[in-house]
Amino acid sequence: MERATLIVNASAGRRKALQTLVPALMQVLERAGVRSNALLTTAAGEAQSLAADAATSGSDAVFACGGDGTVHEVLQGLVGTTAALGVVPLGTANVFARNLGLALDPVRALQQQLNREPRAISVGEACYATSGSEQKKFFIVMAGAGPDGALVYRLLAGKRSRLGRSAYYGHSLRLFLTRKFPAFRVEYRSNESSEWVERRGVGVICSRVPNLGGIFRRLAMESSATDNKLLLSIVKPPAGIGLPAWFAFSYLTLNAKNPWLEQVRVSEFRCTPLEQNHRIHAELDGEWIGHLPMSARLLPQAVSLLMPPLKREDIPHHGTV
Ligand SMILES: Nc1ncnc2c1ncn2[C@@H]1O[C@H](COP(=O)(O)OP(=O)(O)OP(=O)(O)O)[C@@H](O)[C@H]1O
Repeated sequence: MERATLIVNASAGRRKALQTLVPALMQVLERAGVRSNALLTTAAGEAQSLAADAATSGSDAVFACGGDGTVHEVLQGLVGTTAALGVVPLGTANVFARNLGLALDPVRALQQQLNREPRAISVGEACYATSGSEQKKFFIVMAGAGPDGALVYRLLAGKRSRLGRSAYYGHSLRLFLTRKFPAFRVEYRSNESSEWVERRGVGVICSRVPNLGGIFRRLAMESSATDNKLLLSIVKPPAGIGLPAWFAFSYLTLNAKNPWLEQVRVSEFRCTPLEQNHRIHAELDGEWIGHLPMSARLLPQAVSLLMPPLKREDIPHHGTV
């Protein structure tokens, strides 16, 4: 690595002393002989263009300094470029950083990645519409619809950063007790030439990481960023049984035995409401994107990620990220 850019989301997580942290991060890079620059975002969404510009102007690595939302934005700017994605955890949940085995101390996490190698990984590509216009976005942690979409929508209005991860749990419980989750249509196929299979679900997640963190950590443990398929978890109706059963069975690591859950590895899937007035929330990497319909597919070898050197015994399909 010769040149690196740090893209810093000052609004991520709890308040941090960025005036001392950013120079400390740059010092780590410079001591390792890496020319660096740091850019602070001034608005939501800006990290995407900053990352794309950094990649085209010669950065070998672009570090998303923030939480999963910042990683998500930086990813949008890096897909299709040769610059490697790195992560400095400054967010609330930091799910992606945890799955990469990074320390939650930002300086330590950056030091760890200096010894890593860029390796191409596949990411999800989701299509949906906002205000009538088609949108396409990549995801690297997860895509979801139903309860988790409603959760991130609820968190948008709250003070998630100040309350930390406990906000996620409180809102999850409140949502479950107070909201109805109508069933929607879920269609998937395992490869481009196979038939579409149609199901009903009250919730869907497609996770690219095995550990979704905290109380969600066992919901999709079979996932992996190196998987060449998307692992789709479909929670069957009714929500009053399917959702608690999902938590209970996954807590006992018995997902495969849960009759209200279907887990299937697919190449693409699409979710559509059964009735026009059903507003079913959807999210990508913990960022609210609007309502169904949404479709998603796997984009092979889409981005370079700084990963630990491969060991002999590493099996691409089953390792953590
Ligand atoms: N300068 C900024 N001002 C306001 N919002 C910003 C700015 N830069 C980025 N954002 C937005 O901040 C939001 C939260 O960022 P991020 O997800 O990285 O932190 P977090 O929510 O604390 O962490 P996590 O997602 O890991 O729980 C993102 O939606 C991003 O678009």
